[in-house]
Amino acid sequence: MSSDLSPEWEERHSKTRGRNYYFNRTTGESVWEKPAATTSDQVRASHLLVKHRDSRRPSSWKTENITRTKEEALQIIEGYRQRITSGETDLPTLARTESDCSSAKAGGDLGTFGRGKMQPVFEKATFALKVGELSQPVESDSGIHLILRTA
Ligand SMILES: O=C(N[C@H](Cc1nc2ccccc2[nH]1)C(=O)O)c1cc2ccccc2s1
Repeated sequence: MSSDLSPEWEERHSKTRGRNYYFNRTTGESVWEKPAATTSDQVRASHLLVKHRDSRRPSSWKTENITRTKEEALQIIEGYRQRITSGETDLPTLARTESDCSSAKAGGDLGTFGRGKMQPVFEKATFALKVGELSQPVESDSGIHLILRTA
């Protein structure tokens, strides 16, 4: 069953009317009725994950026992983000050698997914991105991610 709301729509609350409405972050349109879900409620993304010692599973194809701190992981991710935004490299290239996710071998590609499949913080960050946009560092139970929305 495809999910309820296409990624470009978000549900908001109107205090003046005391009810929810729907805001389209792409067009800026607001409507009272929930927009019909379409097949476009699937997104595709690639990511680069840097795990740390408090990650849900502090181990990866790259490092059997990950001991870096969360702060160190954030510094590393910020360095990668700089290198991507400067144009020195791109996320799939960097993910292939540096990501602590098993998707590294696919350049970080996670394929397409709808709401309810990925950790909520990761899903929310991905659905908020425009296609082609690179996220700021995103912290999940798995570690710290850079996310590139690709579709
Ligand atoms: O959960 C996965 N891998 C975990 C790390 C991880 N945690 C994530 C949380 C959200 C999105 C991607 C994530 N990857 C691991 O290797 O410890 C996935 C790997 C792959 C590979 C291909 C497609 C989807 C997925 S989801």
